[in-house]
Order: sequence, then C-alpha cells, then structure tokens
Amino acid sequence: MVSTIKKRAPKQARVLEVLTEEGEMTFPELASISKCKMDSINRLRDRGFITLDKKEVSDSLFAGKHFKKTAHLSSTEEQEVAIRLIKRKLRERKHSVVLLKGVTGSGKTEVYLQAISEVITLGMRAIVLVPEISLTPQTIERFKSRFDRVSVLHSSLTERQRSDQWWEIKNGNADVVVGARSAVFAPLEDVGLIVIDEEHENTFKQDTSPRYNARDVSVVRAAYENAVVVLGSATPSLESFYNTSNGKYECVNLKNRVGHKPLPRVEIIDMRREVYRGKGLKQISNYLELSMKQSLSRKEQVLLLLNRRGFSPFISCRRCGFVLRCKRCDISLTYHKKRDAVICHYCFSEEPVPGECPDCCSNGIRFQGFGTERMEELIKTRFPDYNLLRMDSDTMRGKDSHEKALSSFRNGDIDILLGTQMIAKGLDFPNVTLVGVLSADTIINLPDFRAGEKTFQLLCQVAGRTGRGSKGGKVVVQTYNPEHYSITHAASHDYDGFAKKELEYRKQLYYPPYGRLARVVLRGKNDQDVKEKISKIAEKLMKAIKLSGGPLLSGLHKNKIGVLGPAPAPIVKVKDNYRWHLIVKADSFNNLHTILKSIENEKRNSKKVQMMIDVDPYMLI
Ligand SMILES: Nc1ncnc2c1ncn2[C@@H]1O[C@H](COP(=O)(O)OP(=O)(O)OP(=O)(O)O)[C@@H](O)[C@H]1O
Ligand SMILES: [Zn+2]
Repeated sequence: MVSTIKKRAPKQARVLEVLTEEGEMTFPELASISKCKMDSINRLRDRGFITLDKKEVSDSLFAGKHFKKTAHLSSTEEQEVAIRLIKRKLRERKHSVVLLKGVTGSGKTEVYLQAISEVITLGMRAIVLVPEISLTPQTIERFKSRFDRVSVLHSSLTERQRSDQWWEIKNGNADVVVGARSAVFAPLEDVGLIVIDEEHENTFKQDTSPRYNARDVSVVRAAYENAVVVLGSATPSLESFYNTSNGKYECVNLKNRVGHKPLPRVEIIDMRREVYRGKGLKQISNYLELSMKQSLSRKEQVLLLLNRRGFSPFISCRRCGFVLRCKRCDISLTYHKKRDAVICHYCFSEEPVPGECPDCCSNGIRFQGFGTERMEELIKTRFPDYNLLRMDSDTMRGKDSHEKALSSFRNGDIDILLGTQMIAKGLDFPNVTLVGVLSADTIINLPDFRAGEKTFQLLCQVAGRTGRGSKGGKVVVQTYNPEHYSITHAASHDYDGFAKKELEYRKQLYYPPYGRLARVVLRGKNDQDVKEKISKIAEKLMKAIKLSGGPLLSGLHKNKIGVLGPAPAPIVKVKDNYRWHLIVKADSFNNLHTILKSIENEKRNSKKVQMMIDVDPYMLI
C-alpha cells in the first residue's frame, strides 16, 4: 500500500512509514520525525488510513518516577586526590579551571558528584554540561539519586517541561542543573561550580547563530561568578591541554580505571594486506571475524563502529565513471536501501535511484562502498544466529528509540551493536569484550587541521567501551593508514604522546592552540560574484594586517598572522549556493578581532553574496 501511495503522495507515504516503524505517537513528534506538515497528516486521516485521538499525556518531566537515593562510593586513591583538589578550589571561592584528565572508565562522574556535594554544603550551586547524546535517563538518574533538587535542560523537552524546569531554576528551587550546551546560560544563582563532561566534544560548539562554544562561555561565566570549572575528558581538546602546560588551568589525572582494570589491548589491522576478493575490497578482516566469533560464542557482546550511515556512500557508473552528486550541493549522494532513494546528507533532498547512468545512459550504475545499512546486511549474513542492532541517525529517529536500543543491549537481547559515532561515547556495558572499528579512516583524510585529533579521540573513546567488566576486552582497528600517529597513539592509549606530536605540528603552522583562527565563508548563487567578493575581502584583510600587525610579519614568526586562501570551500556548493572561504590566522584574540573589524561592514551591503564569520571554527569544510 505504501508503495502505491509513494508514487503519488511521497510525503503521506513517509508519514505512514514512520508510524509503521515507531507506532503511536503525538502529533508534533510525527510531524517532526517525518518532516511533514499538518496537511499531509490530515489528508491521511481524511482518507481513513490513520486516526487521531485525544489522550491525556502527562507532561511533567519526572512524573511517577522515583529515584532511590544513593550514597557516595568510597573513592579510589586517584579520585580522592582529584576531589581534594577541587574541594580546596571551591573553598577558596576564587575562579579557577581544573582539567580532569581521566582514562575511560576511571570514574570521572564520581569525582563530579562529590565535588557537587561540597558545593551544596558550602551553600552554592552547580551546573553540569554533558553532550546531548549522553543525557540519557541513566545519566540523569546518577545525579537525581545523589541530590534532591536537580533540574534538567535539553532540547528534547516539550515547551511546557522546559518552562517548568526554567522556573524551577529561576525560583531558586534547584541546586544542580544538568543539561546540554545551552544550560550554561541557566538562570541559576550562586554558581560555585560548572562541570563540562567530555569537554573535547564538538557538540558544545553551536554552529548556527548565535555561535558560541559552551566550554568557553562556562569559563567566562565562572570568572564573573568566582566559580570553579571542571573540564573532564579521557581525550582533552588540545586547547585545554595546552592551557595546563602554560599554567592557565590546573591538571589532575586519573591514570587508571576503577578497580585497576587494564585498558583493552588494541590490534591494528592493515587492510592493504587483506586479500582482495572477487567483488572488490574486503570489509571485514579475517582477524576481526574470528574475534567476533570467539566473543559471541562465549555469550559476550560486540560493538562495531562504522562512522558512515546509509547503504552505499557513493553511486557511480562503471562504464563511464560518472558519480551521482546532489544537484544543489557539491557532494556525492548516499544510497539508502530501505527508503529506496538516494539522499544528500547536506540538504536532505531525496531522489529516486536512476535506472540508467544519467551521463552515458548505460546500465552501469553500481553502489560503491559501505555505510552502516549495508554493513548490517553483510554481518547478518555472516552471523545469522546472533541479534544485531543498528544504531545511527536513520534508525534512531523516534523520541525514545535511543533509550530503547541501549536498554535492549544492556539486557543482553542484542549481541552485536553496529553504529556510527553515536555508540562511541559514555556507554558502560561490562559484557562488551570486543570493539571492532570497521574503518578508522573516515575522518583522517578530511581537509581539516583537526582531522588527526578527531580520529584519535574517536578511537580512544570507542576503545574505552570495552574491558569495563571482569572479562576484559579487546579492540580491533581496521585501517589503510596503520602508521598514522593518531592511530598508533590511540592503540597504545598514549594521550600525552599524541598531544606532544600534534602540538609540534600545530606550532609549526601556528594553528590553535598557538594561534587563533577565524573562518570567513561567502556564499551566493553566482560563483563569479562570490569569487570577486572574497578577493576584495582578502585584500582588505591583508591591508588591515599590514596596518595593525606590521612588525609581526617579519622576523621569526612569519606565519603567525595572515590570510590563508581564498579558495573554494571543500564542499563547493550547498543548496545551490557556491561557497568560497578563507582563514584568518592571528597570534592573539585581540589581533584577530582588530583584523576582522576591517570587514565588518561587508556583512551588510550585499544581497547577492552572504558572508559568515566563524571565530574558532570547528569545521573547516
Ligand atoms: N570509587 C568507585 N568505586 C567503585 N566503582 C566506581 C567508583 N567510581 C566509579 N565507579 C564505577 O566505575 C564505572 C566507570 O565510571 P564512569 O562512568 O564515571 O567513568 P568515566 O571516567 O566517566 O568513563 P568514560 O570516559 O568512559 O565515560 C561506573 O560503572 C562507576 O559506577
Ligand atoms: Zn544537497
């Protein structure tokens, strides 16, 4: 039925698909998940395909939930050192920042909890920021079960819940606010402590206007309020780490896992040596397949990371080499089998799969490469006796689907969890004895100076999901770049070694944390207009640099301040707009600001070309 509707009314078909998959849901949920407006849903009702009912839904956030109170755990020696340091800072009531550098599974959360407890004893309050994806009921429970007055702020609350929580905080009825990045602005008074868990995560940076990084905002806010900031991570951002070496931040280490459980052994598999099979490259090495069999036969669980969703990440013609690209964006389209469509991961436009090659009209169209959807099929054929669950933004669209998936994995109903980076963070499942990274190379070659850092972080984080129980754990990393320093250092769990090397590179080029960057992106319908405009902007910037920072251009640090580019952005076109970019590099925030001032006016007087300035950009593509 859906397929007949699909031809004439694709939106209505989508609504039906979502309902079949997810079951009953509220009107706003349905509209948001299916990305359809009211009229499509109403038309389906008129045609008798669906019914709308009025039902009482409790909208109170913690309605009917009871949180059993728990006491402090008796802390490990390392935790004790960290807690003591933070308590001392709190009692001084002076602004300071502490980097809690603790390997995966070292019990950072317990340190936060005991620090918060001290804050409350001292008559103050605390804000805890965690990445959106980690704001699971388990996380909330850990705070709720320790403290009485906890409010929660994140994006999936209803309007009503958000406003309830906001007033609770505003009226002084909360001691602790746990939330995603915007909770840094919570109307809490007497803030004594701000905790940022997984401080390296890019979700703390908001990439749409108003652009801000909650980590930086928290440091500024804490300075105003004489509060202490605790930044926690197993893989701190190089900015934060660097600040511990120049004395701005203090550092405290948790080098061991709780109970002295060892970090898992990591095996690197050189995929260049894996034999080619008739059908092209091999996706799963013999070693990984064998390791999976071993773990599964012992009734242990396996986590597989593939940081690419969809069935096949590009579709090409084997006759003429044509690659299917989005007409509006300059990126290749991804085939999604279940939707039987090709989708642009940038503008989300969807098209049917072409029957023949649009270029040479042959029947040579083939699906290339593996995304999670295709990997799921492959693994199911190799491991038919085990339950596999795929976790990516396509399968996790429903409101509670993430939570449901995690709890069925926790219960042991699922043997293999396959997912994108969504599965790499924070999960604490003792029965996971094997983590397989199907390709460590998805980020490494991106034209972004943070590609190495992001690869290192992702590998360490996902490796950290195993060996958390008594059965130990092992990690298998498949890569075509087995000598890359991000991969080798991640394999030896050597953050300091990685940071040393990465900082050397950054210093040579004067990239952050040594210099400051701003990225100027211009976009417009006409490529020539954009190109001309950005050349003018580059000239203006160069002039400003000569005026303000003249002497800096000579001498030892020639590369400290300047303009890189302009050049076409790595993704040349998005939604029919051509994009050019340039990067301004300066030795201090003040100099950066002075230079950028020279192009301030350019923002206003142009209709054909729009300009965006991103200071401390996280994405360079
Ligand atoms: N002092 C302690 N005694 C006993 N168990 C502890 C103690 N501290 C923490 N744990 C337990 O150790 C496990 C790991 O702790 P936690 O999740 O805080 O680690 P983490 O450092 O945040 O790791 P990750 O970076 O991987 O998320 C949890 O199950 C936690 O309950
Ligand atoms: Zn597109």
